[in-house]
Amino acid sequence: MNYKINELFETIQGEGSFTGQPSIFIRLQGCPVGCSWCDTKHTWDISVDDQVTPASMLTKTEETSHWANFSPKDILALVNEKKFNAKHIVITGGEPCMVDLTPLCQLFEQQGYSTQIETSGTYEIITTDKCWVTVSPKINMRGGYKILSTAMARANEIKHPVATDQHIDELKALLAEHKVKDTAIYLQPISQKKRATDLAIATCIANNWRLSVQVHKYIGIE
Ligand SMILES: C[S@@+](CC[C@H](N)C(=O)[O-])C[C@H]1O[C@@H](n2cnc3c(N)ncnc32)[C@H](O)[C@@H]1O
Ligand SMILES: Nc1nc2[nH]cc(C(=O)O)c2c(=O)[nH]1
Ligand code: SF4
Ligand SMILES: [Mg+2]
Repeated sequence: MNYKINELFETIQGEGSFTGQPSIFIRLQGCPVGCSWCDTKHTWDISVDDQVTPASMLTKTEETSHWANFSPKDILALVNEKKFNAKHIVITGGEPCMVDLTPLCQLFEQQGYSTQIETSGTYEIITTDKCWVTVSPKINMRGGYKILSTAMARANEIKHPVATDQHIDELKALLAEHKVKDTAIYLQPISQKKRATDLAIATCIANNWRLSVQVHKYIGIE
């Protein structure tokens, strides 16, 4: 199985409970969910015209919609060749759960890596049991997708982007509707806006939830 990869890089996880963890990010191309404030809009469209060679994808200097096909073995070979030190893999996008992530996670787990997926909860999550699943539920977005109960039940953490009271109300309604385990809930201010951050702080304190502030954006790393 091949994966359409937009970016592959080593950095520090800036969000959720793994914040601070050196991580290898695999960013897959494609997402139809349509969040108006999405910070990776260049990953939305999958166009055959945007397919490039692996070498060309790896030498990008700016965010583009270009992607390249990689098998799990190709990805592992590349990670070894680049001598990345991180032992934690984060698969994001785009929407990574549009495809079966089992072969990719399985191969890295066999090599001693831990794995994590960042997903919107709108697609069935197909991965290994060990994989840490971060569901960042996307409610009432333009694409018209619904949050799946199976995604909410599988979530190891829920990380909700917020800017308005409506976002908080939508999250509370979602939590009332779906069974979740004893899952940590994070609020993530949208786009580092002061009002969004103030709202997230107050709501976290009021509900005993956690704050996730996209640390990488404050310190200027990828
Ligand atoms: C770009 S998405 C890709 C993975 C998947 N499609 C999803 O939405 O979870 C990665 C994470 O960034 C968050 N995110 C995207 N744009 C954001 C923004 N402008 N401010 C805060 N968080 C944002 C998403 O909610 C998600 O948790
Ligand atoms: N450093 C860093 N941490 C992240 N956590 C989730 C990210 C994502 O785009 O999914 C992300 C990202 O793009 N960079
Ligand atoms: S689901 Fe994720 S990648 Fe897709 S538009 Fe929303 S934030 Fe962006
Ligand atoms: Mg990001």
